[in-house]
Amino acid sequence: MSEVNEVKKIAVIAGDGIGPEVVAEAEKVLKRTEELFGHKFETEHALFGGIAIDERGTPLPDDTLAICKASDAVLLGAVGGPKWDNNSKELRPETGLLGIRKALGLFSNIRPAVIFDCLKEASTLKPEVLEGTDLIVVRELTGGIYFGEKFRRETENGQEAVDTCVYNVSEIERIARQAFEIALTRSKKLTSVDKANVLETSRLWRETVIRISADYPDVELDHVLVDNCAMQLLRRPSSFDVIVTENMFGDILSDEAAMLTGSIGMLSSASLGEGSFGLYEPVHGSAPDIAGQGISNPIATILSVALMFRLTFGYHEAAASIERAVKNVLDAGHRTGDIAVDKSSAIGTTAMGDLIVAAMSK
Ligand SMILES: NC(=O)c1ccc[n+]([C@@H]2O[C@H](COP(=O)([O-])OP(=O)(O)OC[C@H]3O[C@@H](n4cnc5c(N)ncnc54)[C@H](O)[C@@H]3O)[C@@H](O)[C@H]2O)c1
Ligand SMILES: CC(C)[C@H](C(=O)O)[C@@H](O)C(=O)O
Ligand SMILES: [Mg+2]
Repeated sequence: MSEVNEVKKIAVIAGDGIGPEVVAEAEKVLKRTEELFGHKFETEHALFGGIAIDERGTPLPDDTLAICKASDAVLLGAVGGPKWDNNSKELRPETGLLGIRKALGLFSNIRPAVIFDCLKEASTLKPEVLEGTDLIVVRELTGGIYFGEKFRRETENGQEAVDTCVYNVSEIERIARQAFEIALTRSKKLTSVDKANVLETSRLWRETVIRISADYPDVELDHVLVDNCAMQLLRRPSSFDVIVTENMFGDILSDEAAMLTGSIGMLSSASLGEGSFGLYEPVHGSAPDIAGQGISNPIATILSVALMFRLTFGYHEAAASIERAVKNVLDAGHRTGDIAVDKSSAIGTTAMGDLIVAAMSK
């Protein structure tokens, strides 16, 4: 357990689009935590993504990676946007994102879909369908089709593009173990999602998860094909607790799960490796359509700070304080546009951040 007065180093990467807006609110939460709980944070800002391409000619400058490696945790906003969409592969912000995950060994991406009762009205699902829903997507983050060989080639039928999906046993084992461990701390139910009726990587995935399950006899394991899972998430979301799945399926299913909470602006995430180090970021992207307007929802990023406190620092009281503050502010009826039923009463990013900071207590 961490000492209260130990200084924790946090690399802060605002990124592009709404990234800087939402990260600024999360930094206010860090400051308030210092005042309330006596924890000490040393933050260092680093360039990453599109802004790093513009200023340094690469999405992931060496010094940014060095700052992250010298830190206890990373707080990230979001990267990307239309300005860089036509860049070459090496000069896309997304390449930097995949690069930082790989370089930091962050193979496990935890994405909790937390349903706040008062936001059920903002969800596209009926409240009775959402009843009892509380799930976590555990997404494998450094393998699969994202990282397999990719190239283009000329054929007699014109250009052909190839993306390869590769998984080895140890990559599947380590994410499976993480997911079983998480399931043990919750309702001891794990759903492994794959496409084992078609994909060889999914067959290896399923075989491996079944083999690892022998070490976790208390966890009830089931297997759901990804297409069915996408449907069941909307039909009976409360039947899921922990979902473990490969990289791309996890990317897609977690955005879908976001809509159970009311908005992608509510979904936090933790990316972890073997140790306590973690990268914490909202699940959403840089939202170019609303960037610069001050209307983005900072809650996903603020809840990512709570995850950082719990999973990397062991600051459970401070994490609970953030989660309580978010709940109280929402219960009091405050909404950013994405979660507001009456859009005319929506408040902005800064106002939401300020309300949450003001609601934090010991
Ligand atoms: N981790 C990341 O940095 C990350 C994640 C996803 C997408 N991206 C990148 O972001 C860019 C935009 O991608 P996209 O439009 O497909 O996805 P997005 O998540 O940025 O936006 C999707 C929709 O959700 C809304 N939205 C997202 N976050 C919100 C918030 N906090 N508050 C209110 N509304 C919010 C947006 O306005 C948009 O309508 C792309 O370049 C993409 O590659 C980055
Ligand atoms: C931007 C993109 C590379 C990224 C991913 O697919 O992992 C994003 O969608 C996410 O969910 O963090
Ligand atoms: Mg995504």
